[in-house]
Amino acid sequence: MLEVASQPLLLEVNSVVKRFGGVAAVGGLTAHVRQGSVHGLIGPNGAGKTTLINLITGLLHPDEGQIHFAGRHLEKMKPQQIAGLGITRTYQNVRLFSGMSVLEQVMTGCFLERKAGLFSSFLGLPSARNDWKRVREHAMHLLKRVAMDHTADELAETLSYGEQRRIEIARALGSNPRLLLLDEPTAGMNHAEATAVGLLVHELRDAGITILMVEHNMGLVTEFCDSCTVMNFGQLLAEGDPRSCIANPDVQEAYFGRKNDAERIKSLR
Ligand SMILES: Nc1ncnc2c1ncn2[C@@H]1O[C@H](COP(=O)(O)OP(=O)(O)OP(=O)(O)O)[C@@H](O)[C@H]1O
Repeated sequence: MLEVASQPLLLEVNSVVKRFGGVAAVGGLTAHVRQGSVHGLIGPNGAGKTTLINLITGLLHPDEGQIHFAGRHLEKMKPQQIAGLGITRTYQNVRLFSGMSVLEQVMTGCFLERKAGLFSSFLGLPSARNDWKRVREHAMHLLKRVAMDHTADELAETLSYGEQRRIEIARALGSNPRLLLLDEPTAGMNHAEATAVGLLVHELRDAGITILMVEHNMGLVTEFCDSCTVMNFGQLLAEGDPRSCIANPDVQEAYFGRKNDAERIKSLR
């Protein structure tokens, strides 16, 4: 397990608030992600995890508070500016393009590899052809990295859910991120597929990418995360070592209810 406490902070969320009408989806949250770590973001349904990911990536802007990434303020930036700083994400529901091959899907994420302008692409000049070759090679390399290169020419929608999620990760790697946000990367997977994603996440971390992942499977959180933040009703419930967080009585109560609730429900049967 990585000694995360000694790593510098890469992402700092300070007293962030995001309201939707009368609901504070994120209600004054402070959280920290250290460089080079796999950081789990956990909490019951509706705790505000996806809203936080949307705030970090600029799809939403906070009503209050600050978000710092490598010393830069993100809270007023547009999604493309934030992507340019080295933050990319995957979504809770797979968002691949229909009718595109696996390789083409990954090529769409490699926008930083493109050097030729629209004019040379339109005229099919050598610079545009070299550009295309470079992007294709980079995408193929990323597919190898997620062990999906054998599917390069297949239509993405014909693949299993687990395989499609790996392709989404490859696409997100296309812009060489420093911070990769994974929103429930193992949703709908069996144990073997989920463990394979955990191992992939460790490989990416060991290659220097910091990972923030929303995960509901506590076994995976304790096995693969170096640290975690637990949210409930938009607020911080616990932060730190995954085992201690999950053992925290407040976290247990948020997930499973109070002990006497269980007794009370039993007595009603
Ligand atoms: N765009 C929106 N408009 C209105 N309310 C929203 C919006 N997005 C989220 N919410 C509300 O904010 C709260 C937090 O939702 P969010 O999706 O962030 O939780 P979550 O922890 O990701 O949940 P889950 O684990 O079920 O995905 C919920 O009450 C949700 O209904």
